[in-house]
Amino acid sequence: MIEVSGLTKRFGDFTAVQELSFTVRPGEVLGLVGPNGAGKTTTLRCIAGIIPASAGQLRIAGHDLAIQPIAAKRALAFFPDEPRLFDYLTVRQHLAFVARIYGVADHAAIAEPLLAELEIADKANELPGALSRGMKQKLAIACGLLHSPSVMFFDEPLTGLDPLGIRRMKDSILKRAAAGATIVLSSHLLHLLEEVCSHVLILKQGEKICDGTLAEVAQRFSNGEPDVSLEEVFLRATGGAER
Ligand SMILES: Nc1ncnc2c1ncn2[C@@H]1O[C@H](COP(=O)(O)OP(=O)(O)OP(=O)(O)O)[C@@H](O)[C@H]1O
Repeated sequence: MIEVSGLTKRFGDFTAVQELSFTVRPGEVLGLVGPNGAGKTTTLRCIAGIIPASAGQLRIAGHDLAIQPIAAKRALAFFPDEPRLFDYLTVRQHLAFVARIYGVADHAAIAEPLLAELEIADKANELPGALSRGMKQKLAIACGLLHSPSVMFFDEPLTGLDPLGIRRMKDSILKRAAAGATIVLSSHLLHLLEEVCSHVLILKQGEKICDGTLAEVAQRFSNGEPDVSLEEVFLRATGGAER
């Protein structure tokens, strides 16, 4: 469960996110969409506890991020769009290192199936320098899933993956949501979001324009037309303008 109430993030005089509130329940996948600079990454970084919020209350799996940051962070995983890896640790050593940080016992029993699921098992003894961009992303995902988080944040998870990789990533997200995970992901790939997300939140200039199930949001911007795509909804909701 993710409960965000009145999230505001300022950088100096600039307000990147303004009074944002939303809830995501177990089994739901929320797509965070908005034009460039709308505040998607800032929102994800705040609710993952990577940067402090300027105001607002954030609860992750029942833990207040400001009061119980360790318990909240134990429950979550954040997957950035540009994974940062250790140049001199192999794929397998990355997983061993992350397992020790999170206190995951018998990590090999979890790591090996993850490497197989993400199709990088044959790279287990390689350094990041020998991996493609998509493989690096998969390694970062394996590291994030190792402690079995119940709450997951993905920032542009489909960028850099090949078509099969995108299909597998979508299946993997849906599988984890079906198993009860609570998931938020940001992406500009709206047609792909439509296949993965149960809910959507549209942000513009740091403020929420609307949120709800895909059907609710589509209904709101449908102008009475049937089967309006998320792309069309997005363009209508944001005025097609970039910030
Ligand atoms: N560390 C920072 N210092 C100052 N301003 C920042 C900082 N991080 C983000 N911003 C500003 O906050 C606003 C929101 O940025 P953010 O990266 O959250 O947008 P986004 O919706 O993820 O955009 P994109 O779709 O381009 O990735 C932008 O105007 C950005 O310049």
